[in-house]
Amino acid sequence: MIEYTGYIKKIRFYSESSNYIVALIEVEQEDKLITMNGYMNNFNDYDKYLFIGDYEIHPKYGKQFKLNEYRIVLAKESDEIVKYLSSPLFKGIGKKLAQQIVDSLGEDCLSKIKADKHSLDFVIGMTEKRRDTIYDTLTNSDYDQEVMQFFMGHGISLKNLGLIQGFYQEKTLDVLQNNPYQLIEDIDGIGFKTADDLALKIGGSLDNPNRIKAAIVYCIKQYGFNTGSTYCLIDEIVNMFSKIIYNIDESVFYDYLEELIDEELVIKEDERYYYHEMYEAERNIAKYLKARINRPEELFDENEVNRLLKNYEKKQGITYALKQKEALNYFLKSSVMILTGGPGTGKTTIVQALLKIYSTLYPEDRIGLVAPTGRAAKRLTELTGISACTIHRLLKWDLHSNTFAMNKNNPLDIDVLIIDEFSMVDCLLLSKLFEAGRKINKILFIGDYHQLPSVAPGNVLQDLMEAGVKTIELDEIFRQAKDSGIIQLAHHIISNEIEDMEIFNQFRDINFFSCINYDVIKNVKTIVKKALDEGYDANDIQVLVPMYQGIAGIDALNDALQDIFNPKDEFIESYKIGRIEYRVGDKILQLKNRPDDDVFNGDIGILVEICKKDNFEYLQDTLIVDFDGNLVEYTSQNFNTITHAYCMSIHKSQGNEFKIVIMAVLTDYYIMLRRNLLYTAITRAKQSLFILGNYNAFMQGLNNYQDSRRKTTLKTRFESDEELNVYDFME
Ligand SMILES: Nc1ncnc2c1ncn2[C@@H]1O[C@H](COP(=O)(O)OP(=O)(O)OP(=O)(O)O)[C@@H](O)[C@H]1O
Repeated sequence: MIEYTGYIKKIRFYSESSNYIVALIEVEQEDKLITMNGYMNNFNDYDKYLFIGDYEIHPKYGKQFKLNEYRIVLAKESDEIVKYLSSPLFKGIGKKLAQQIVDSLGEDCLSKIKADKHSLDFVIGMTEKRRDTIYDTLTNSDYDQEVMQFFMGHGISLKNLGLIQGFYQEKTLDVLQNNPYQLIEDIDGIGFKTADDLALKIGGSLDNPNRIKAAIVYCIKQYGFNTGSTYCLIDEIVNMFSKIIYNIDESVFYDYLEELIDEELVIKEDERYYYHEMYEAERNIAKYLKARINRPEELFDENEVNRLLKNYEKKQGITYALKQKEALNYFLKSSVMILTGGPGTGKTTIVQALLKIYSTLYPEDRIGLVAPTGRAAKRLTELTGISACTIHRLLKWDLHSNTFAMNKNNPLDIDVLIIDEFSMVDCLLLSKLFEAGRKINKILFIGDYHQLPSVAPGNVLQDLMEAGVKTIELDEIFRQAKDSGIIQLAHHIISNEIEDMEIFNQFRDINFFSCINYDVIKNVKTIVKKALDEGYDANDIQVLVPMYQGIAGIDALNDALQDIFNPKDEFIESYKIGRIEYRVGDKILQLKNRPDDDVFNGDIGILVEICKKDNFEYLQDTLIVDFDGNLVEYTSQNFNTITHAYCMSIHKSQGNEFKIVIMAVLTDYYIMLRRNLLYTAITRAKQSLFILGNYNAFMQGLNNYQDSRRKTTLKTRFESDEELNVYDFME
């Protein structure tokens, strides 16, 4: 092994996602620059490094120094130290102060500071803040080094290092050494396979109890996420388990499952197995709502309400339908209700009136308005004139710790809660909302149960309706809405009235083009070009398909559409992440919730800037995306949370609306085609709908709704006589 000490001079290549670097280094031991390749994390050109490695002959590039291990070494020479301390690594420290430090403390100043930060106290120009910055930067970098050594020493890829250290901080090594399987629980994006690889590399054994137990829990949870069910049966666990753990005796599996049940991490009820959180979530929801449903009705001044209603009717220039009035009355007198109905049945219209009337009657009451996605919350704000937010935001969710600051001990200070797009809300999130909601007196759920259920487990809206939560279903399509073929089509789907293709000829705003999968891209491009010519833009036009792969999948369509919406141009900056080339001006889809930055799964933005690492303002390559005025930065740590949005999955489009929707329905997507999926896609369109593909596939999808029920037990919880601990849930 050869050891060199020196600096990184020039970076020839660097992959943010894998931390692979090819660089020229300047070292004390040689008088020429050396080409080095290997893996480095968080490097910079101010730190002095010890590079350990050997020469190898690269088949294409010739002789290169292959880095095996590296660590930061403290600069020893006075001018090196000044350069280092005044580098951007130490924010707010200039050359002058750096020189003062060396002059006062000598050339071993860095070790002195690390041993005692107060050694800086007597340096001229030092403040408490600067002192702490210097000390923290020096000691954090020590710990970073140690963690990196640990990764490299065990041959673990540095790929997930940022993610892991970001979460555990100074506890990283503790967790890695004691129970790496904890990563699955704590870090979004690390599954059993990654944690297991890591555990085995650091010497974990194949029959380690933590390993087997983590695998069982993982199977139960994963089954829930794959199917949307809140529990699973034993065969389903065994089936998944046998695919990830081999050579384990069946009796061992059952012993550990039993242990997990004893520890109450897994709950067994009759033949059903639940991950404990899911079990508790269902129970919480039922308990919370039961405590409210059984409350006596509230009295209100009916004459005053009628007077206000008449005024409001006048203002809106309409007469409310009987069911709309019923919804208003029920909302005023009861604690919990569901308002449902297909598109154009006047849900928004009556909610607008209901909010106005309620706040006139009870001006003191605080109303919380929420929706599951950022876009849906924004639309709700626009429609009601009252500021709405996402549920995650209301609960002050913290991404890193995956905890909610608003909770049982720190409840929400609101009296009335209104949740829109409720079909998208899953079991766990609703339970968290209720945990923080003991001061809430009145809840209104608004949603269309014909739409897709939540991505995460649960079938909450339908379950609550079936459990007997008072539901008002609006079913009259109003005149304005009747002009829309899209709304009519949606209602024909609800009432099972589509028998043949004829329906598509009746409406001007719906077009069905029969074509095979190979022609989808060509046809989509033709429609998009025409819409652009007519003055629509990328925000107005949305292509929706259910699958990522294939010749008419999301990936292929996004590539083709990027060339139309934002073609390659030597003057437009671009940046490659994996197989995707991003260009300034691209339409971007957010794939994960990031509450700190107020951007949520399903939000759509525009890529406005690509900033290459300059070691000064940008310590890493950074993409900046504009979400309706909210500028959000992305670096290699979260590049995987965005993708192109020209085409997106129907699931991701939930809660969004677009002027023009182009959807493909092909036999290729056979397993995905279900009525609620097609219905959700169709109802995203506000002005024009284009369906491309195969008519039989479309019809098959519409008829596919019987078997799609998720396995849940929320409804059963309402039937149980479990004693209510009312104080848990009410003030
Ligand atoms: N009582 C009524 N009389 C006449 N028109 C009405 C009445 N209620 C609602 N409308 C009109 O019907 C149309 C659809 O109403 P609204 O937007 O409230 O429906 P929605 O159920 O919220 O639809 P979506 O689910 O698509 O948002 C609107 O143009 C609205 O003005």
